[in-house]
Amino acid sequence: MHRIELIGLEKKYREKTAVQCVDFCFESGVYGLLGENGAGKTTLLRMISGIAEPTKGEVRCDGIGIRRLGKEYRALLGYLPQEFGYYRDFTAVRFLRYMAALKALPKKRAEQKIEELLDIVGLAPYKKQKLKTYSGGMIRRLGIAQALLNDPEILILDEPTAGLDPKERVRFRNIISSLGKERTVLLSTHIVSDVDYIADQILMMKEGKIICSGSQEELAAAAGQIAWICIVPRETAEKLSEKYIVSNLKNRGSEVELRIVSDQKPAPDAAPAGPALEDIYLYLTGNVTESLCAGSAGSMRADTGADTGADTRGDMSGGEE
Ligand SMILES: Nc1ncnc2c1ncn2[C@@H]1O[C@H](COP(=O)(O)OP(=O)(O)OP(=O)(O)O)[C@@H](O)[C@H]1O
Repeated sequence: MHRIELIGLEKKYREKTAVQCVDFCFESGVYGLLGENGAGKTTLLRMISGIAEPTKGEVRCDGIGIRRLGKEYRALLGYLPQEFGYYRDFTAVRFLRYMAALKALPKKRAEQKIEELLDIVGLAPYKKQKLKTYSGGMIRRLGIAQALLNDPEILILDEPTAGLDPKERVRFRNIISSLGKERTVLLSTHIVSDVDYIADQILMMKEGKIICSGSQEELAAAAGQIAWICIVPRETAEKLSEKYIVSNLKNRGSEVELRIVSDQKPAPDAAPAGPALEDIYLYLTGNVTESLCAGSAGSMRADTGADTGADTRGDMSGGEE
């Protein structure tokens, strides 16, 4: 197990400070880095991977600066960037052989590893198909496989589930969970349910800073009573939505069930609910995205009289990318 320390990490791009004053220590397990688009997740992961140079501060592995460690550190790392390049006419096997050669893996070991990884990510039956025939989910799984070629002890995945359908997402989560048993996995996303299921530790990022971190239980305990459920008439629901953060909304006949994020009881009949990770995120960032607001208002206005199951939970952006 390795200890990765971020010490006073900062990254500026001209006037823009993408990451500021980040101090953190990663050990083993799955760490989920959660933040909206532009929060600084990719920049942080690129600095941890040694691809981007910090403007200030340092990344250390087991007490030594990663610049000093150089190759030794890179040998520990597996990295899946947000978008990774591949040749569309390559088959999966050919692509992985090519990546293994770039990573200077001995040929025999590479062949064994490629077979093993194709199995792990469920691509063995399609290994001879050209990549241009692969779905987005298959390509992401191939991305994980290439990141694992050198048996990395530290695996860094930038938005690995972007663009995946729900079934692929579940499959991906399971792969990542099992990988986290033996190594350090850092995974960034803006989709709460991704980290909800698999991360042992959660880091929430906003405007370049880590605004909180801990296990889900620790975050819930620190947040206190911030989630409420109430069933109210439509007009009341509209008023409450203007005043409070609504993390979920369901039409129930002529009434509306709201899940409200607030540290104060929002309505006389509101019942306390245990805070979900998404509630905590919304509470700390004050961040109901436009699409979430629009979705809520739209669902309320659509007076179908039925439970539409208008579920705004799970994706902070209301979309996947
Ligand atoms: N090369 C660059 N030059 C200038 N600004 C940049 C550069 N890279 C990132 N930024 C800015 O830094 C901020 C953080 O970007 P970053 O990509 O790290 O965020 P993110 O949380 O990963 O977002 P996303 O999920 O959209 O990738 C953003 O405002 C972005 O526009």
